[in-house]
Amino acid sequence: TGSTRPQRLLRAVQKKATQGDPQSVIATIDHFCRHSEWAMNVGDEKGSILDSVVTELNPSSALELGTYCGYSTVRIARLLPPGSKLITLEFNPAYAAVARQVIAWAGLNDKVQLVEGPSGDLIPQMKELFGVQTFDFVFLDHWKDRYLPDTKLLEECGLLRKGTVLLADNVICPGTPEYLEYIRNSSRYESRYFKSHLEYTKVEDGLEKSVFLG
Ligand SMILES: O=C(NC/C=C/[C@H]1O[C@@H](n2cnc3cncnc32)[C@H](O)[C@@H]1O)c1cc([N+](=O)[O-])cc(O)c1O
Ligand SMILES: [Mg+2]
Repeated sequence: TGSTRPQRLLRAVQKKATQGDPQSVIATIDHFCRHSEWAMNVGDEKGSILDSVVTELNPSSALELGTYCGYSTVRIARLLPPGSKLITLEFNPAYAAVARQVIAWAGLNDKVQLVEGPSGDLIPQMKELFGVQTFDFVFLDHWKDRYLPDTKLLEECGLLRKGTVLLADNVICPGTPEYLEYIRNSSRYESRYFKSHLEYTKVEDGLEKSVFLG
């Protein structure tokens, strides 16, 4: 039984990236995905848009749905001010194991809490388990048919506040039609589309930034 792609991605990080240097972990993963094996990380082009949204917001509490190998986890956590916390949810144990090591290699363990399990079960437990009041920022990058149900769940659980920003990856490719339809037509959100490209390709994709109005 050979290695998996996430394991090969992790090996590249441990071989080429500087420990404690998030930027070198990001650069190593982007190089690996461009020149060795494509992987479904948000990537460098959309990643720059993610960076600008996080930097502008300067969130104290952030949530990521779908950790995968931890690439966007590292991108977000490296920008968080001291004392802030990024909770990232991942239900695949093999992916979670790789992500933990990528996050550790970047030296970001104190800013990240990776929780293994399905978002649908974990979101209702956020307050009691992790003492979360509300999230300032949510990055959606998990199964595309989970974006809408999980957004509604975040609303119902009182985890969004006036001004919370939701940033959704892949709203064009693979696409999240039900989520887009809901969020763009809801009077409770102000949305904007950031045109970009699918990671490491020339295919169109983009991020939808939505502010919860309360
Ligand atoms: O399919 C894509 N992403 C799905 C990502 C899924 C990741 O989130 C986890 N997950 C899923 N529901 C979950 C619920 N709870 C917790 N983790 C969960 C999965 O275990 C996986 O680690 C994708 C596909 C392409 N593409 O070009 O094909 C490009 C992209 O940028 C993508 O993000
Ligand atoms: Mg994605």
